[in-house]
Amino acid sequence: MIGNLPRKFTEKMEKLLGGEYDKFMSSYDAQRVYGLRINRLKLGMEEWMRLSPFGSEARDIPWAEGGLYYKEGDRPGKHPHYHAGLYYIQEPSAMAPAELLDVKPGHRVLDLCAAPGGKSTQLAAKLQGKGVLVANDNARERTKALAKNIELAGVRNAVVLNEEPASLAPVFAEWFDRILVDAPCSGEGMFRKDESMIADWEKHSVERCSAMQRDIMRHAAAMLAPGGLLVYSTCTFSPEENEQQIADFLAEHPDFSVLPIPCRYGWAPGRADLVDKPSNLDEERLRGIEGTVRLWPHRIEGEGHFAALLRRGGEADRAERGGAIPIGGIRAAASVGQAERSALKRDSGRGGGRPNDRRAGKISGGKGGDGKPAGEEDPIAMWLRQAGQFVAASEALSGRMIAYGSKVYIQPEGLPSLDGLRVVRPGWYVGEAARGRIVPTQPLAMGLKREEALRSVNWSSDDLRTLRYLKGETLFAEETEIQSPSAVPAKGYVLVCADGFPIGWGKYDGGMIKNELPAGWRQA
Ligand SMILES: C[S@@+](CC[C@H](N)C(=O)[O-])C[C@H]1O[C@@H](n2cnc3c(N)ncnc32)[C@H](O)[C@@H]1O
Repeated sequence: MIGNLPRKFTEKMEKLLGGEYDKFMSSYDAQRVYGLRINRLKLGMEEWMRLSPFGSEARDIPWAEGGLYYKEGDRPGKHPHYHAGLYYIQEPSAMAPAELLDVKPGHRVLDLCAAPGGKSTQLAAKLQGKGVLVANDNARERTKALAKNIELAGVRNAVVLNEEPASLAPVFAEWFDRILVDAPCSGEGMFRKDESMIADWEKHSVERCSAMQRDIMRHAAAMLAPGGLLVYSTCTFSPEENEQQIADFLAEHPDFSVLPIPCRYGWAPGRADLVDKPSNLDEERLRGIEGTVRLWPHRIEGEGHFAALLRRGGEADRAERGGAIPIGGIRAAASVGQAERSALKRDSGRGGGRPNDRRAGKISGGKGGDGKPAGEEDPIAMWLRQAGQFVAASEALSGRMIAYGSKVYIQPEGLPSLDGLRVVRPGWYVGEAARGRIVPTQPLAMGLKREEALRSVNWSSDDLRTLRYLKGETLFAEETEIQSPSAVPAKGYVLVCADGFPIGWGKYDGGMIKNELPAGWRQA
């Protein structure tokens, strides 16, 4: 591996590291480490340890809540618990930035460069379903994986956008309490994990990345509320993309300051000595850059990273003032705008229908459905009448409902209008109207708790039926296995669970469960 490293890179690192250079280089021949993070939206560490076949041997990642090192042969991506969204497989150092952001339930959080969503799912777990997560990435293809990972994790309060930061800034001016800028970078810290990054390194020159980062940070700053926090992170070693980026940002934004990050866990302080000092940055603010952190692969069990925690001056943030965020606040209903409609249209691949939105009322039980063909009836009205056929706990699903075409979403309250933005998911995608009936979606299944479904069936994760369900097969089940309140007939939509956690829908009729798992969610 060492032989593949570009000479220009090794020379630069030798200059940067001095006496530590040899140790750094030998880290390239060391075994890389593997990490996963327990999804705290779904379960706690103890429960996972009890359920998981590799739980007992996993070791804590000291800087990440729910973060664990696992062994190479464990293959957690193949286990049904992965398909139940119980954890996210994530490089250990990559868990640090979201931890530093101090996200609390009720915050408005922006993950500006979010795909494929590792940090978004981490931030969502910290919100615990309260407040708003806006997850954005400017690469359209990558937002597909982002949306899926958010849905797999069972996040109910996220919006997924596909925008340039410049387009978001006027819509969300000073709106967020917390912003993560996990910036596109030259990726020097990932050479060991992924050798293909070496080839990219020449293409994504440090200069080009620095210019992108500066632009992204400028717009991020405009979206942060006074008193809010911003974490800037990269997975590269180059000072131009790290300390220098922060120095230039501070020089341009006098209302921001660095909050020092304690150097625990083997983390190293940022290097103010590497900065080419901007003329309008005073010495004290320059020295503050030592409060940023570098994660070096020869000092910790993880790949290379950099992180800076910045605070915008002004009042204390909303959560500290007593959680005065209008999560459940009344917002006048407004129709979905033209640009939002066309983005959703592109995303869904189908047109037609009438955009609409409204606050959800209580979902009624009973049979519902009047047999009218789709398109003749408002999908939200259909949802309200029919959701009781598969969801038991209607109050858990209250919120602002939006329909686009045949799709029904529940959006977190209090968002500004998304008119004019490319919207991938305007909220939690819960249902789709088809031939006069509402079909419950996979994201609805993943966001529910077992007891919130009207009917459920639960198999152990090592039951062959769980594996066959994940492959898309039709299955047999005794009526006694279908759990529901006593008056509810077994026939109908059933939430299929593994070890008590949803993995998708099935339709029960006469001893058979028809598999409703969408093709893209099946195990290969
Ligand atoms: C380091 S990756 C993000 C990884 C992600 N935070 C995670 O934890 O899964 C950087 C991302 O920035 C996105 N990106 C690049 N330029 C951008 C821009 N101008 N605005 C928003 N996102 C951008 C890239 O598409 C890429 O997905």
